[in-house]
Amino acid sequence: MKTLWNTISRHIVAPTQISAGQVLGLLTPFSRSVHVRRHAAAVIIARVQLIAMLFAVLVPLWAVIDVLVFEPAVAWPLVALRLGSAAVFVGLAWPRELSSRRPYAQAMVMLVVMLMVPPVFYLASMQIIEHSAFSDTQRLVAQLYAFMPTIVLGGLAVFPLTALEILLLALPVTGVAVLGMTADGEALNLASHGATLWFMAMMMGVAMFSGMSQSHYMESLVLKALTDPLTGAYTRRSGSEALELMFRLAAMADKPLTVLFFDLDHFKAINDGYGHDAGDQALCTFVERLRQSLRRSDVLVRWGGEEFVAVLPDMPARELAAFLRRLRAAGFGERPQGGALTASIGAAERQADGALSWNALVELADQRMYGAKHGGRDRAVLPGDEVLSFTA
Ligand SMILES: Nc1nc2c(ncn2[C@@H]2O[C@H](COP(=O)(O)OP(=O)(O)OP(=O)(O)O)[C@@H](O)[C@H]2O)c(=O)[nH]1
Repeated sequence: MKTLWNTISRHIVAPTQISAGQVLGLLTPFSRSVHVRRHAAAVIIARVQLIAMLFAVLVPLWAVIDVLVFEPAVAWPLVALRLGSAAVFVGLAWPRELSSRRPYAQAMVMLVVMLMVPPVFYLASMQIIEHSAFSDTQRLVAQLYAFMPTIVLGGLAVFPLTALEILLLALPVTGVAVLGMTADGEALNLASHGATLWFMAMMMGVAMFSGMSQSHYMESLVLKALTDPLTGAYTRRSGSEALELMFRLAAMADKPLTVLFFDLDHFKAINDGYGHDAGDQALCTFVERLRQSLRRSDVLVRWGGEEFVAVLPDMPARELAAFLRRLRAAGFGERPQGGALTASIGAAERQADGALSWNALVELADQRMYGAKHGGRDRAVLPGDEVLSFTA
């Protein structure tokens, strides 16, 4: 079974290998890291703007067909509808900065607005065309309008979205299509609507597959660019960006934000006594162990050689001592000569320390880490300079 999955994932799903856990992560957006969300937001906005720019030109151009095919009483309201739609597309295509606070929400709002224009156009155009006497050409144009919701579902395939997002975005579009199908009082029925609904479901499936594989590809590239190749922790540069954003969000919502500064104790002795590879291995084990105790929303950064910073949103200062005791009890790995690998830890919390910037928070945690180091190592110094010694 495992071999079969590996074959499918390597040869069919993605050449970068994908685990079952990663597939689950692609079903909903909740496990995406701050960086991946930001990058996904930038990609979504760029694509919305490109498509909107294209439609801002094409939609009014099609007015020529309306004027040629329909009588003025139908054609002019359609032209007005086109101009309204084009105005929305121009608004979407207008150059804008990526929001520094909520880039993903900004991307989603723009996407929803763009996606809803064609279905709304379709519903409104139905009302306008409804009472018109139909020639063959008029019927053809009206049928083309009826395809709009389906085209929108297919269009979702160009965005790096998760399965749940595609489903949620597809719901209102499908709802509008059903409204259109039943507008003349006719109930939904298999014979006349089944094929269209089936086609829409197929389009949604294609969009899900494409969105998930794009998301996976994007995530692996983003993580590769932002993480330290040895330990997989964020690099100092990408970690600082995440910290800046997390600090801003915590300050806006007036929520706690804790920074832990770790410096491994007597690390040089491992390198000197057992070689650089043993040192590397100890660093990897340290990160692995730490990750097991951190939550998905926490961010782990390799600040320097054997210095790490963990950023913990929603961790109030009063819970820190118990958390750090659990962390130390779970262990940071073993030294090659035996005995526990230990760290000196400095902790700072936004609210308890009254920190006004993320730099100030890190600086404070760094100073406290030095306090822990000089106090005898294998200990933590917490806000209020409370010392937590782990030595028995
Ligand atoms: N193996 C390995 N060693 C590294 C890496 N980055 C930094 N180091 C080493 O980490 C050591 C840090 O040692 P020091 O800062 O002098 O301190 P220490 O021995 O940990 O002692 P204290 O911090 O005072 O407890 C240096 O020997 C660096 O060469 C790395 O990526 N791999």
